[in-house]
Amino acid sequence: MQAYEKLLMDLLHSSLDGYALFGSDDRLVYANDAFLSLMYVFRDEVGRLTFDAILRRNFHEGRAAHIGSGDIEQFIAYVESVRRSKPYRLFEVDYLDGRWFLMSEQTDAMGNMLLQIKDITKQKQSEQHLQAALYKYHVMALTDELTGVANRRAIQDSVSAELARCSRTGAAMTILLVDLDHFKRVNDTYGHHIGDLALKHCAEVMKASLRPFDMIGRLGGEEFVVFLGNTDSLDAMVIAERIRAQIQSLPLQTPGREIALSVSIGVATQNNNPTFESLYLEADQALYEAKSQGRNRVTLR
Ligand SMILES: Nc1nc2c(ncn2[C@@H]2O[C@H](COP(=O)(O)OP(=O)(O)OP(=O)(O)O)[C@@H](O)[C@H]2O)c(=O)[nH]1
Repeated sequence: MQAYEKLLMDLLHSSLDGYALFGSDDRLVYANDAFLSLMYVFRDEVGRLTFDAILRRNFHEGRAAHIGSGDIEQFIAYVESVRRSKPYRLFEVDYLDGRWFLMSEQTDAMGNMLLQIKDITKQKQSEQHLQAALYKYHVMALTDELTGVANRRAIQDSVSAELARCSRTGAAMTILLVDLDHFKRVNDTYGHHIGDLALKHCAEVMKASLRPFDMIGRLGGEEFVVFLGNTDSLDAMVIAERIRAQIQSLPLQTPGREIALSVSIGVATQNNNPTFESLYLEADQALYEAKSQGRNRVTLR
């Protein structure tokens, strides 16, 4: 053997990445120390164990790869169907102990296979942290910070998308514009902090009064919009009245006192309202009527 070939073999043998050679009968014929350790194989088993046998033993010992289905024979059947299906395969494997590995299989024309295993746990963890952070920022960008309901932009986009869908399918949809009555008084009498609690409380009561597929958003200040898909104005009036009655009957509980709250609600359906803005304006006119007729009521335009 040439000197550089011996050097290469020495480096391969002591590499931190796992390297193994499987014969065309899938028997392990060479493994470096890292591979033995990562696949839980003893040195004197090299030459005897097949890849299937290694997988099966690790599964029964509760170590190495995480097998989602929990069915080792089904997993081995899958592995056999993809192994050697291409000259080169690259895939990620997660271990039961939380580590992640990038594995490559390189197969020659005779079916001999070089398997390489690289620990990518650190990269995977930073990828997962990044994804979690992206998800968090995505949610934050669409959420009203105080009440946790959708913010103006999110509800506006959802309503616009639903309006487009309804105009294609002819389905009914309705929005409710819900505005706390005399909210300035709550702030002036009890302070801004209690005002904030009142807004949160109303959002909670509304959420509890809605169906899972309804949406609620805060447009700003003390104004909320509720989006009711597949709902005509008659059904929407029933839901709006339920919200109004619930808020009236569930005062805000603060230490030492109960604070009575009420809302006025303007209702508008999508008939002749092709955009969020036109639907909103109609609901706003209905809300204005509810306010001028004495508040704590529901009005349909
Ligand atoms: N606590 C709190 N108050 C807010 C917030 N946003 C807006 N407000 C207050 O909400 C109040 C709204 O007052 P108005 O628009 O006069 O309405 P109102 O007193 O509810 O009267 P009507 O709507 O006519 O019944 C103002 O005092 C705002 O300062 C908020 O995030 N938190």
